[in-house]
Amino acid sequence: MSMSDERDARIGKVILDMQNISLRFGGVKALTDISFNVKEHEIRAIIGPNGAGKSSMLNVINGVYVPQDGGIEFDGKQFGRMTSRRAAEMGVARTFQNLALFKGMSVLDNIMTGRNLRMKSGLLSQAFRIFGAEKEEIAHREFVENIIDFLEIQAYRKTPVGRLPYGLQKRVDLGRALAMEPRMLLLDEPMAGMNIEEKQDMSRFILDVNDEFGTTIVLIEHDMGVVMDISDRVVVLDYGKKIGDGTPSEVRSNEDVIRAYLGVEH
Ligand SMILES: Nc1ncnc2c1ncn2[C@@H]1O[C@H](COP(=O)(O)OP(=O)(O)OP(=O)(O)O)[C@@H](O)[C@H]1O
Repeated sequence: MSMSDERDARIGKVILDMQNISLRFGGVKALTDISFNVKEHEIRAIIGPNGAGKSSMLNVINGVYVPQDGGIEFDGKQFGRMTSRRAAEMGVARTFQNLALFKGMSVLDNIMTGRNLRMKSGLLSQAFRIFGAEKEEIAHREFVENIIDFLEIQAYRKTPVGRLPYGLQKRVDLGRALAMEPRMLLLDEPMAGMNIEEKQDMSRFILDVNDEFGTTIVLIEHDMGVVMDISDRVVVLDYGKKIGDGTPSEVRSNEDVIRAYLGVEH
């Protein structure tokens, strides 16, 4: 079996179904009647020129924006509206284009913040805290140390994040999201502002997360090139409308997509 056959065999049922989503800000139509799905274990990219609606779509998926029309089905459950709390409970985590890290805190402590939701959840874990707070803390630390090893940032464990080069800060942000043990990871322009080597490293980590943890990944990006190599399927937005949807090679030969990208400076 080739690498891509192996990947195809792992991809499962539809886990996220976005149905006829429309979102307006006053008179601005950010998204118009957009439908697409994401399958389990898939790497799904949403691409498009500036202002196409990519960030808006990501914010609809994780419940930050509520669309005026449309529905969302996650893991077989239908939601008229998603809330950020519900998205988090369903196992959706995200990274941010403008990093949401505590610059003065160490790499280790920043990634620990990703464990907070887990530590606070449930009565059982509260009981656990009364009887074995230390044990729980140790278990979380171990989990975080494993992420640090996985992302190859051991050398910077104690370094304040603000002192690291941008590419490494993006990796720490990925680590923080991974600490939530997400079922679905939303990556907001994970390669923006990176040099070629940093982009290659980030691509490899995204593929490794997907392979080793089976995490479903939805990423947005406006640079078409970098995502084509790592994505299973790609949705293309332009002016809030869906103009293409398919494998990277299908999307690359789509006339509307070529026109949208040729017509706009990047
Ligand atoms: N909170 C908001 N209030 C008003 N208009 C908004 C808001 N968020 C987005 N928009 C508008 O919606 C449209 C889509 O924007 P969005 O940020 O989703 O695009 P994008 O594809 O992510 O762009 P970029 O690649 O530049 O980040 C744009 O016209 C934008 O100005």
